[in-house]
Amino acid sequence: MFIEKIRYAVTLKAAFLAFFVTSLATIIRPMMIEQDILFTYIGIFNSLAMGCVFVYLKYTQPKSWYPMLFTCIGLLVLSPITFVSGGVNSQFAYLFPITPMFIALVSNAKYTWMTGLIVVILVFCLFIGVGFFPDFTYENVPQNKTASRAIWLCLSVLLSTALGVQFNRIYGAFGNKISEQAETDLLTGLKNRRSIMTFLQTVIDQSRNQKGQLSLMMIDLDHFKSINDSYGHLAGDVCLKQVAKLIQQNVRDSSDIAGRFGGEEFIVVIKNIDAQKALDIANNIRTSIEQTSVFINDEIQLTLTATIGICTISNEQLTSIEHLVDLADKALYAGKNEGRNRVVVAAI
Ligand SMILES: Nc1nc2c(ncn2[C@@H]2O[C@H](COP(=O)(O)OP(=O)(O)OP(=O)(O)O)[C@@H](O)[C@H]2O)c(=O)[nH]1
Repeated sequence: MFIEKIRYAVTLKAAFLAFFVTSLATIIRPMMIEQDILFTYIGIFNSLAMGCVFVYLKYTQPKSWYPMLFTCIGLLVLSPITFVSGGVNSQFAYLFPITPMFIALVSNAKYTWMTGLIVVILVFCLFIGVGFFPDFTYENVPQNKTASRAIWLCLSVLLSTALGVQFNRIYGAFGNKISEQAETDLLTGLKNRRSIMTFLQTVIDQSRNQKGQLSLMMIDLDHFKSINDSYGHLAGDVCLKQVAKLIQQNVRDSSDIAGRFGGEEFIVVIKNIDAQKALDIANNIRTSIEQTSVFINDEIQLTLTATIGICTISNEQLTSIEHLVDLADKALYAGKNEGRNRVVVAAI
């Protein structure tokens, strides 16, 4: 998720840069060299096309294949000017080997290969085009070098594609690890608060117009401070890890999510569940915590209890994360006031 956001931001910046550079070149080039009016028209067309790509990207939901599609559109848009300025001999042809590298940076290995292939086909078309219509190219280029330039260009594109794919694999694995670490609570291995909040927001957005119910549990260990005070923080950490394991055992891996909300407070979110089933799960969690002893260094045996506030709400009533958390929190504190080690259902 995080990496996708970075990739999208880079794509957007690249699209704006393409728009900016083509516009600037359209204005500045005629000031520096004498050129045919055709170049200016093509430049204006290119700038407008790049501007449209940028605006489209900015105001639509990003998709994984967008970078490849728009880069290929960009290359197609640039191909008339590349053709009239010498085809494979044109300065614009220097952009070709960079293209798969860029796609590798913002997309995946499959799209990098596809882009490499498209660019090779484009080089081939330009080579054939210049051979068939030499009079269309405005610049004087040594025709005898065209074939070797086309071959070198193709080889550079393929090399850049292969390196890009390799880079993508390493970067992808690294990125996944970073994302995973950013979403995980270091001590317990459960999801961290930020990750739970992102998950909840996604669930709320997805279920807005759907029928069904969502359940949220706030689980807080009772008198945990006394464990820290009596046996030390390391013993407290062992207890937190054990409780995390017990909570995880009671939720489904696929659709439910369990996390550490902070300190000795845990959170569980369960999608598409009715109130009674959610209550059963909460009771299971509570009893498993109560019945499982925690051993510290195989010497000290501790028993823990937890109070759970639970809120099961229909998708229509679900307005915001804060509202949901607040309802479960109030139930939790009611449970603490009633004497702890119990499950309390939120009043909606
Ligand atoms: N060992 C350990 N302790 C933590 C961690 N995070 C928070 N705590 C401790 O959790 C304790 C929470 O104490 P309180 O908020 O008073 O809650 P409590 O003692 O459980 O009391 P009640 O919730 O009212 O039953 C504090 O002593 C914190 O230092 C952690 O990561 N590891």
